[in-house]
Amino acid sequence: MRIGTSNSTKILDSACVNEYKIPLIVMMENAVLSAFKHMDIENNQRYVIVSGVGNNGGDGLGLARQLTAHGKEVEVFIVGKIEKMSECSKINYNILKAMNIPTNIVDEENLEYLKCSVKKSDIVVDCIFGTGLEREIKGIFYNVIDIINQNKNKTYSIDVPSGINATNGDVLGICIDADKTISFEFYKRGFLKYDVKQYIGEVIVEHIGIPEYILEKYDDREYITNLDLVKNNIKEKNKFSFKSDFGKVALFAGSRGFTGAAYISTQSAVKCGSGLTTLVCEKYVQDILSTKLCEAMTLDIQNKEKVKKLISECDAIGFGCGMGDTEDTYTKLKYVLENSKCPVVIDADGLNCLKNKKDLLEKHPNRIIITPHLGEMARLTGYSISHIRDNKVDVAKEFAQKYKTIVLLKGYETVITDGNYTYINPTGNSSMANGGMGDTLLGIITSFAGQGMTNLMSAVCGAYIHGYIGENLSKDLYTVNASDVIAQIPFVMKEFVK
Ligand SMILES: NC(=O)C1=CN([C@@H]2O[C@H](COP(=O)(O)OP(=O)(O)OC[C@H]3O[C@@H](n4cnc5c(N)ncnc54)[C@H](OP(=O)(O)O)[C@@H]3O)[C@@H](O)[C@H]2O)[C@@H](O)CC1
Ligand SMILES: Nc1ncnc2c1ncn2[C@@H]1O[C@H](COP(=O)(O)OP(=O)(O)O)[C@@H](O)[C@H]1O
Ligand SMILES: [K+]
Repeated sequence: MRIGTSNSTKILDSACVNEYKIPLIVMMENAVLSAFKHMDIENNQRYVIVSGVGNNGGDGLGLARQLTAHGKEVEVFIVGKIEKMSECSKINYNILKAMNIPTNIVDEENLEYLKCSVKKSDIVVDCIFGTGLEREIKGIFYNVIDIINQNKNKTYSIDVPSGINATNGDVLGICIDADKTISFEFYKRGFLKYDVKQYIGEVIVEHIGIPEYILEKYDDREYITNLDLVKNNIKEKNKFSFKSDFGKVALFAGSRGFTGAAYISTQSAVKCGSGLTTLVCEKYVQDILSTKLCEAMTLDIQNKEKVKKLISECDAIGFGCGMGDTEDTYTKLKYVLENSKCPVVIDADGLNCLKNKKDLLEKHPNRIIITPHLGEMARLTGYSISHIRDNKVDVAKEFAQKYKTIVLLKGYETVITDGNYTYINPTGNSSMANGGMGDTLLGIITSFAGQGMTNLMSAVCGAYIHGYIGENLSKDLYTVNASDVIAQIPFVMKEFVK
């Protein structure tokens, strides 16, 4: 699903109207009809349409006509100066007048009447502001939104809940509290902002008749990952496959007291179907885990000759889980990067040891995937956690462009980007927020990279499957642990490969 901004809408509209000669009223009617599908007319009878005087308002006036045509009781309230009404909205407004559909121009005197109508309605349709809102909401607009929020039964917002800046997610003074948002063509970038989730309700993105090749041409290259994309990347195991077809991977992980991280990241790679998996670790860790790991091999990291040979032959390497934020970890990472050519996935202490030595990343462009959570990203970039949380996409893209790495910024709606294309992961939930989850993800991504997925798709698909499993398990488990996720990996991959 594409992500877009107010600007995307403007560019697309003008391209359609000027380049492809599609009159805006045609696009508006397409918007009306696509929104109409989600008005739940089978269960509701009384609709109050509250329209602004821009094109978002025009959508509402067209909806009023369609709902009337389907036998619904419709009352329209218009807020804003009629003389400012946009051309397309005026067309729909004149039709309503000609059809004697009751339309009220909201002013201080009839706010009480609006309140009564809202109270009696089954559904309020919010068409006050869409992508055109860019400044603080005041005065009668504020009062109208407040009355709706306080008295509604249900509110469905068209395109954007009125009050949200569609591009950056800022709430401009007040915002409609929507049960459902029917948005056109794009999932609006502003919806990604954490604080906005409380307003947008269930989001449905509908097309409004713009051909794919036009959307492609004006694309912001930002998407919500969908299942089909992931399924297309999971390789069918055909009967002529050899171990080598599924990659040779190494995991550098673990230290005294952190043997779990080594086990989890290694076992995740095994369960994802890597052909050959080797854990490279301290002897202390090796002695413990060689009894616990079965399919994976283990190698003492001090065995320089064998380590050098292994990493020179690897299809992918995972590095950092539980290794300790030490100079020694940095030295090992530097050695691995300088003595291998394959993709390297760096997590946890592999990232922490880089905080003042990011130039190492620049020496190995287009082969590294980093998987920081907000705290690790803050240490890497120097930004505060709150700044990163509110600007996840921009911070991740900036870092990816600067260091030519893939950035997977973990958390709610994980961001994955190579600096050019950006994917937001929709799966996963807070049941996964516990130690070891990141180690699992590292093992999955390393395995996928070793199996031949591109680095970007390894991260996108890894995040999706990791969250998909976590989400499904959380239906029965209060907390989802790494070992729960690892056990499910082969089942979900089988489901995806069908
Ligand atoms: N391709 C598509 O997706 C299509 C999109 N379509 C629809 O068009 C919508 C975008 O329409 P839009 O550009 O007319 O802007 P919209 O959101 O209606 O608001 C602008 C109006 O609000 C006013 N206003 C703004 N801020 C204000 C404030 N704080 N306080 C008070 N007033 C304020 C502003 O007045 P002004 O700023 O000029 O003073 C202007 O009058 C989009 O969301 C979608 O629903 C479809 O119909 C067709 C295809
Ligand atoms: N609220 C949440 N919603 C969705 N996914 C989450 C949420 N919190 C954490 N996660 C996921 O759980 C995993 C936690 O990983 P991480 O923070 O690295 O934990 P650890 O470092 O302890 O292993 C990440 O993949 C992250 O995306
Ligand atoms: K709206």
